[in-house]
Order: sequence, then C-alpha cells, then structure tokens
Amino acid sequence: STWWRSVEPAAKDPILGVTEAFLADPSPDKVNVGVGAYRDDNGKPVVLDCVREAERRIAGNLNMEYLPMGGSIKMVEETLKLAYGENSEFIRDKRIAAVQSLSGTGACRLFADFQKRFCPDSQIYIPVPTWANHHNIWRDAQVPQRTFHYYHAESRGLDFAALMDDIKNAPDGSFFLLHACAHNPTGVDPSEEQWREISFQFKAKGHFAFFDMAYQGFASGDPEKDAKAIRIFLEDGHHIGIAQSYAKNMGLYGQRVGCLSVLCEDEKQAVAVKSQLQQLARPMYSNPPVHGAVIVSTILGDPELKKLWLKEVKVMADRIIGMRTALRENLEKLGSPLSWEHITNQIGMFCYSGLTPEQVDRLTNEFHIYLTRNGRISMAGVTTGNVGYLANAIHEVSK
Ligand SMILES: Cc1ncc(COP(=O)(O)O)c(CN[C@@H](CCC(=O)O)C(=O)O)c1O
Repeated sequence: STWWRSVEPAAKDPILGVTEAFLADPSPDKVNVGVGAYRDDNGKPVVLDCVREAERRIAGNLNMEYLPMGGSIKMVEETLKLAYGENSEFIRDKRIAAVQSLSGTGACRLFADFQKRFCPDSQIYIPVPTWANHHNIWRDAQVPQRTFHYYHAESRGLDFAALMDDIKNAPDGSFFLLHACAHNPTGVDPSEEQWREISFQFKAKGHFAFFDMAYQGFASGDPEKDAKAIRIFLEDGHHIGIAQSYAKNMGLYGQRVGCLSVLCEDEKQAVAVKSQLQQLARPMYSNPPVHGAVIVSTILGDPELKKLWLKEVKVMADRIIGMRTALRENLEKLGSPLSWEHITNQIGMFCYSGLTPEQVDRLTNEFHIYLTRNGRISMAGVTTGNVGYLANAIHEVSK
C-alpha cells in the first residue's frame, strides 16, 4: 500500500471551486459571477488588442532561453513605473529591489517567504475580509496572522474608526497587508483623506505596509488614480512592499506575469534585497516564464501600444461601472425593500452584496447563478443580457 493512503481530499477552493461548479452545470441559464476574471458584454473572456499586437510582434522572434532568477529586467522596469510613477526618484536612485513574479499570487508568496526568512518573529495583519488566498499564502510561509477591522457590514462601507484603532493598538513596527485599490471582496476603498490618515498613523507606529495591487487601472480606469494610496505612502517616506499583477488589467490571467518590489533605503540595500528575493525564487521555480513578460514589456515599451492598453483597460473598467448602475437600477425597479446603493458606491471587480450564504445557495440552487458564499459578485460576469435575470433572482432571495 502507498505511504499517501491517509491523504484526504483537499477542501474546495472558495473561489476557484465556484468555477468548477459553474462549468459542471448543464443549465443554459447559468451565470458565473464568481471568479474575478473580466468578461465582455457577451460574457466572453477578452484578449486585449494590445496583447494580440504584442503577440504578433514577438511571434517567431522569442528565444527560449532562461530568464535571470529575477525575471525580465525590461518588464520589471516598466512595471515599477506604473506603481512608483514614471519619473520616480526611487527608480532613478535604484532604491527598489524588484523581481518578476508568478503574477500577484507569486509576488505575495515570495514576499511572505522573504518576511519569514528575514523577520522571523514578525506577524502579518490581514484585513477582514480579504482575498481568501491571502490566508493560505502567509499560512504556508509560516507567518502568524492577525486581523484588522476593515469592512462595516451595516453601512456596507469602511469601518474606518475600528481600522484606525487596530493600527494604533498593534505593536510598533507591525506588518500590514493593504489592498492598494479595488479591495477584494468588498469593493470598498479608503478615501484619499483616509489613506493620508492611515499613512500618518503608520509613520507614528513605524508599521510596514505591504500593498497587494492586483487591479491597478481596473478600479477607476486610470492606473495613475488607482496608485494613489501607494503614492501617498511614498510621499510620506514609507519603505513599502508591492505585489503587482497583469492578470486583470492586461488580461494575462494564465500567463502568470507580476512583480514583487521592496523600496529600500539605498542602492546597496536594494541590490542585497534583490539577491535574496532571487535566492528564494531559485528553489521554488528557479526563474519565471518568458512569454507573458515579453508581451508586457512589448506593450509598455511602445508608446502606441501603451496608449492602446490604457484605452482598453478603461473600456473594461467603464463596462463594469456601467453594470453596477444597471444592477442597482434593476433591483430598485423591482421594488426591492433593501438599499442597493452600495452596488454603485463600491469600486473595482467586485460587489459585496450583503447576501447571506443561505441566500447565495438559493441563487445557485434555484437560479443557477454562481458566486462565492460570502456574497461577493464579480461584476465582470454581469452583462446587459443577464443583469435583469440576476436582479430578479437577487430580489427573489432577499425580499
Ligand atoms: C487581491 C488579489 N491579489 C492577488 C490576486 C491573484 O491574482 P494573480 O492571478 O495571481 O495575479 C487576486 C486574484 N483574485 C481573483 C482571481 C481568482 C483567484 O486567484 O482567486 C478572485 O478573487 O476572484 C486578488 O484578488
């Protein structure tokens, strides 16, 4: 008999498990508003024109050599400009330690392992709620987790007072995980003023901020606007970490292209930190995949293609914003007794509907609508074709 005979089936992933259930459903009416992956108004996945053009340009010219352990230097350089700013002094002074990562997940994990190795007694404060996989990432990196208040259920908004209390009450020099924009799953972001207060309090406490920026450009349609929280922290002199991803804002989901960066005090420290990030990558996957990285550097390195990308990412963001309005209006037209204002107040890929797990189960079992049990609706799955059906079902289970 085998040594693994006692291995039990793993629990279904709360997000990717929904996709599996959706695919298994034969109903022609089924609607997938589970996984945070963009769909057009026909419910189809989208490959951006700028990506297709980049593919055309590199087809047949791409060598299959290993990338360095830190990945594509050109892709990383372009990616840092998005997060830190085109003319960032930190880029100019070479103070940023940065490596290509296996998309946003890989950037978070590489950071968590770096934190464990070089700050072994530290913990990580994670918002309630957050992207389900954050808990798995820091668990497997063996970094103890704490939580901090974030979402206010009654107002379906930010629990700013409780958030600030938790920041003040955490031990000096604590690590906090922050969503830079388009918070997953709530769609609730601090205002600019609130970010300034958070930054001030972080400075007073000497806290470290790790920003997971998985949706830059996707929240407001403007990557500069969506980087506002990060720019505030940089202006205030924080040394931050950032996880970046091209899964959603460039539609490179399966290409697994991202970047992990850590802002250091000087170039010497950045060289040292980068070498240690590479040391962590080497036994994990050695070096990252080349194809997606070259697509990104081809797009961001060509002014015309970059302009096309900026237009296309705004089209995606605007479609989602339009669906928020449509869903809210449909629910109000049905005479729903509940307030649905939060659907249009929230931002980014997700609407935190406030539906209970039992109501979600009814949506799935009675209406073939698939979403995560925390009531999160991926607005990217909402179309002019299904928004009426979705609103009616939500009304039926919540009236
Ligand atoms: C906040 C946050 N960070 C990182 C990631 C990881 O994205 P990468 O593809 O690794 O770049 C996601 C994706 N969350 C989506 C997509 C499905 C998933 O990975 O769970 C979601 O929540 O539906 C995310 O929402």
